[in-house]
Amino acid sequence: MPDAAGTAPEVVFRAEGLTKIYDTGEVQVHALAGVDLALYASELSVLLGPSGSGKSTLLNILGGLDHPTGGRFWFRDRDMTGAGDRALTRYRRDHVGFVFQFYNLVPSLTARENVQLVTDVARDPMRPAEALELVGLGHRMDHFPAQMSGGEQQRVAIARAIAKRPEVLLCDEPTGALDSRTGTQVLETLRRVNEEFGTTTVVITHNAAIRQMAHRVIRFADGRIERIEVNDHRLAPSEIHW
Ligand SMILES: Nc1ncnc2c1ncn2[C@@H]1O[C@H](COP(=O)(O)OP(=O)(O)OP(=O)(O)O)[C@@H](O)[C@H]1O
Repeated sequence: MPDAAGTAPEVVFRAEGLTKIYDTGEVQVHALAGVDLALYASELSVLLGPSGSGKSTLLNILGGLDHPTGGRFWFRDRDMTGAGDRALTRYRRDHVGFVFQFYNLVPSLTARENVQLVTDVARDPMRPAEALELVGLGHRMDHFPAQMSGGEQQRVAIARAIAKRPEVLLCDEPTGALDSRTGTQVLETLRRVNEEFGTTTVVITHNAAIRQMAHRVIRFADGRIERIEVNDHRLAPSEIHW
């Protein structure tokens, strides 16, 4: 869809007929059954759908954590379909930030040191302190994960994900372990990153109310995209009630 200036938005991810079959020996699970999709630069998309419908599988493939069984997908103009493990590792390191439901912080390291694990190996990182200030934790940099609430730990995980200035931020149930108040703070952080840096963001959630903050809402069912909606009017996380 062209924007107000009439320019077509840049496509960041494109998938055509993407399939994923998990073969466990006894049964074959068709996790993705032919997904066609385009995701656009600087948009925040929310992926909704029942448990087992293929959301995480798609996110993992887009993020280079897993290989599709069939179909094709592109990151910008780069065909990622047959990329090997080394190419996927480089792709993840250079372009993708991940946020998961459980924050995966190293318990023996402070917030600053957790972020530093990434900035030490990134090409053009922010300073760890800058990333933590961005998520509102400038005053907690020297605290350990056990000294922080779940929402604060998730914001450290977001700081870690954005400190390398990734083009895309992929979030799998980022508020799944949080109560609504801390969940709202985490979503507010994601919205800020999306708006201030133009980071293309994808958020998987079971919480349908969160769709109201998205530019684009993608509904999954049985390994396929059932429907895509574009929001004309978006709400701030603080205006969303669940
Ligand atoms: N490593 C695996 N081996 C075998 N089957 C798998 C594997 N990973 C996922 N699956 C199966 O693939 C299907 C899709 O799973 P996926 O995790 O993508 O769904 P989801 O929509 O993200 O679910 P949820 O909302 O519960 O996280 C499910 O039936 C799941 O059991």
